[in-house]
Amino acid sequence: MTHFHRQAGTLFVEGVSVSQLAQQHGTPLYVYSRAALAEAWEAYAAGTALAKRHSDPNAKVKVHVAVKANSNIGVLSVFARLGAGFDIVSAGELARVLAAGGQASDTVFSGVGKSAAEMRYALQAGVKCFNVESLPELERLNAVAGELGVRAPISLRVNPDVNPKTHPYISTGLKGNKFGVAFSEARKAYATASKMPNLVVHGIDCHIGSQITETEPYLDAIDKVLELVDEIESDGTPIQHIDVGGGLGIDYGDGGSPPPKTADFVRTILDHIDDHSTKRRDVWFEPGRSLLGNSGILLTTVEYLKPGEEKNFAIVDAAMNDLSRPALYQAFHRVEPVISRDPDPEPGVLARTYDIVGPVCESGDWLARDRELLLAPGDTLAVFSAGAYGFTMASNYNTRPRAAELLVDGTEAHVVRERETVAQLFAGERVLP
Ligand SMILES: Cc1ncc(COP(=O)(O)O)c(C=O)c1O
Ligand SMILES: N[C@@H](CCCC[NH3+])C(=O)O
Repeated sequence: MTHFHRQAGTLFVEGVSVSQLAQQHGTPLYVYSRAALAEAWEAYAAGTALAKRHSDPNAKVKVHVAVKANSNIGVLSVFARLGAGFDIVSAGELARVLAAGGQASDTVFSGVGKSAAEMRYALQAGVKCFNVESLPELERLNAVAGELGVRAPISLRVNPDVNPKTHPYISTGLKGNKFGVAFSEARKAYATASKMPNLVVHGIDCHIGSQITETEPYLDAIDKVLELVDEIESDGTPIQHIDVGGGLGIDYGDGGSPPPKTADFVRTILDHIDDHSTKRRDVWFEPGRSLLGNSGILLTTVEYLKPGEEKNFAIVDAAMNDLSRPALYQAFHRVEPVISRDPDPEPGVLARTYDIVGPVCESGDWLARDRELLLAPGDTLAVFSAGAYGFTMASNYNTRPRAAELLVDGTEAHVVRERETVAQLFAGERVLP
């Protein structure tokens, strides 16, 4: 995380002092680094350049940024300018991609519950492919495309039933998960899809989960998918691309086994696919966390220190409504003061083991637990690895306005989203006449 570094004990994002950002813009505040986004993006290109297929002009690789991880249009515009495609799961996310300068023709529409209205919007915009997750969805898409007089490009998201060895809430490719078409039914589903007049079969898709730190579950899933592709093609339906989904994990600094480097991961996946047969198909990725997670931090200020008999609490101004991952998944996020303190406590400074908690009225409202910190009220803390599934999962619980978002580019900090006001939170509501 070299774009987040310390100079004389003060945290910087690229060339900008984080402490100054907190003073100027207030907290809670999300801060992203453009250079970190670009570096994470380049790692996918580097992996592609290392793969055997690199010299083959017929074998393309396309990376679609999973918008659910971070849908800020300033952030998406960075990826759009880098030539990214996008992976969306709602009409709202498509609207964001378009507002950010992304192309519908480079956008893949995933998700288990697409409404007819969303399909219509995406077809009219001209999305590249629908990742269809069930037979009823195939039928609905065929009908909606028919009404519009177009043919919808599709792949089926198949569920390969492999264990990604991640948190149960974020594993998606097991039989018991709601996602994808069951593997045993996939061949038949392709036969059905290929006969539907308003659909064009393009490829195949699978996404086995998120925060995956080993390559092996991917290779297992890919082996199953490739066997299926052979069967589907022998039934007369050509498969032009294989979408291997997203899911590559990041190092949250919790001492757990770190994920493979992105470039090594990409190369391994591509070579594994290409070792299977001489036929070259396009390969698509849908990463979110590995592009965004370590490209952003959440800044928060200590409101009160509350030493207790069993626990010491540092009550901060960010809460589970700003960053819900700890409350939802017991997720670990590294927390550090923005300005490091001298190890000798000054008067009023307490060196203790703290739980960092927010103001929301829930015992589950915590950001970090049992952290040895030297803190005083008014200190600003940085919560690391908050660039993915941070702001996008924020809510207004307890009528808390959502934080502002900044994007640092060298020595400049751009406000890419203003802090919400309380008035905005009840705009559109009515009192009884
Ligand atoms: C269909 C799909 N694609 C891509 C992603 C992005 O996953 P990640 O952020 O783990 O890379 C997700 C989220 O798990 C997803 O559901
Ligand atoms: N929201 C999860 C990831 C879910 C991935 C979406 N399919 C997280 O914060 O880790």
